[in-house]
Amino acid sequence: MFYEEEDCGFEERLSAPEFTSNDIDTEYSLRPKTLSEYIGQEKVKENLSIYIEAAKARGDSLDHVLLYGPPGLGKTTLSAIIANEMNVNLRVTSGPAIEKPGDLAAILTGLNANDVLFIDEIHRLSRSVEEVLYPAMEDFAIDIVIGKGPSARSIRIDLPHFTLIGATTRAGQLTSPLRDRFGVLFRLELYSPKELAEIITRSASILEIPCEYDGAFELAKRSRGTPRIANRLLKRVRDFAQVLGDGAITKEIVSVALSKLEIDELGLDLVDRRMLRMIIQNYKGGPVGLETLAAALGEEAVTLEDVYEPYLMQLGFLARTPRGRCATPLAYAHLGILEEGQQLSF
Ligand SMILES: Nc1ncnc2c1ncn2[C@@H]1O[C@H](COP(=O)(O)OP(=O)(O)OP(=O)(O)O)[C@@H](O)[C@H]1O
Repeated sequence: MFYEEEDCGFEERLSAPEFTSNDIDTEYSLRPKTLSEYIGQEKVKENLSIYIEAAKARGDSLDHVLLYGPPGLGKTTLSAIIANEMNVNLRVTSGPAIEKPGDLAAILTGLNANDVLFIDEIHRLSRSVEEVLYPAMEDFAIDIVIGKGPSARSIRIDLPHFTLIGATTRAGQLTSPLRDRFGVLFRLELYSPKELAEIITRSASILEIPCEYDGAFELAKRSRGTPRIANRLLKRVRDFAQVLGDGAITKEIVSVALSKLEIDELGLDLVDRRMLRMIIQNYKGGPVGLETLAAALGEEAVTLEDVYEPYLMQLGFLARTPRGRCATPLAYAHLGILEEGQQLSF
């Protein structure tokens, strides 16, 4: 065996950025409702507030917006904020949930003027559904075919002006006709520890958990730049704080709790360390192709690409090269593994 750590099922990962059933109870209450409550993503907020103000002054809908970036960074939250700031309704759906063109037509014809339609995972829309979106986005109309065979005819139904907000983790997978119809494209970035500490402090106050700033910052450093993970870890650490301490989130409690949860001081868990170790020990540090690595780890290539890699790359532990993935000297140092030819110095 080349790695000493136990296998860790993906579903059990506390530090997975995707939504899980554990997030249900607090995800809604912790969502900021206005742009001013939304922490971080300063550039996005700055531009968005101008676009919103201008659209409101014109009495028109906001241009269609594409939000892209890794999971758990606040795409759904931001779309709800946009609807709230525009004083319109929000309708939420997702690419895989819209199976047939008729499903989308039913949603679109039910919208009121200037409403926001949020489609999560928009890259997963089928081609036939996507084709309904083109005229809807461009001309605020849909074409419906009535009848069959030679007597079939197409009629155009006008729609109210609306804003489509598409969210995706993979902007590259969007077809260009769809991508080109978005007037505004925003890339959401991983959050800095300082921003996450602010998010944790805010969440702790909503959940009425006493939280010292040092504790919030320590938790922030281990949350992989992702608010959803930060909020989830806060809830887990609260249990440790109640049982092992006086209920307050302190730096010491965070360290004890996260070492028990096997999340290290940079937020890496067993799966991340296993991936790096595999590149280093099985493939001499790389390059190794994504598909090969995914097969060796028993994960989907897209999961590695969307979920694990962004944070490892942000830490500078992983490099994507044209020939495959490479572990960097920083990764060797973090795992305490010597690079080939490197000597121990005493
Ligand atoms: N900028 C922020 N400020 C405060 N809290 C935030 C921020 N961004 C996200 N959150 C919190 O993180 C949680 C996850 O956010 P959200 O569901 O919007 O992420 P997402 O990017 O839509 O994720 P998904 O990948 O599931 O689409 C929410 O509960 C929200 O409270």
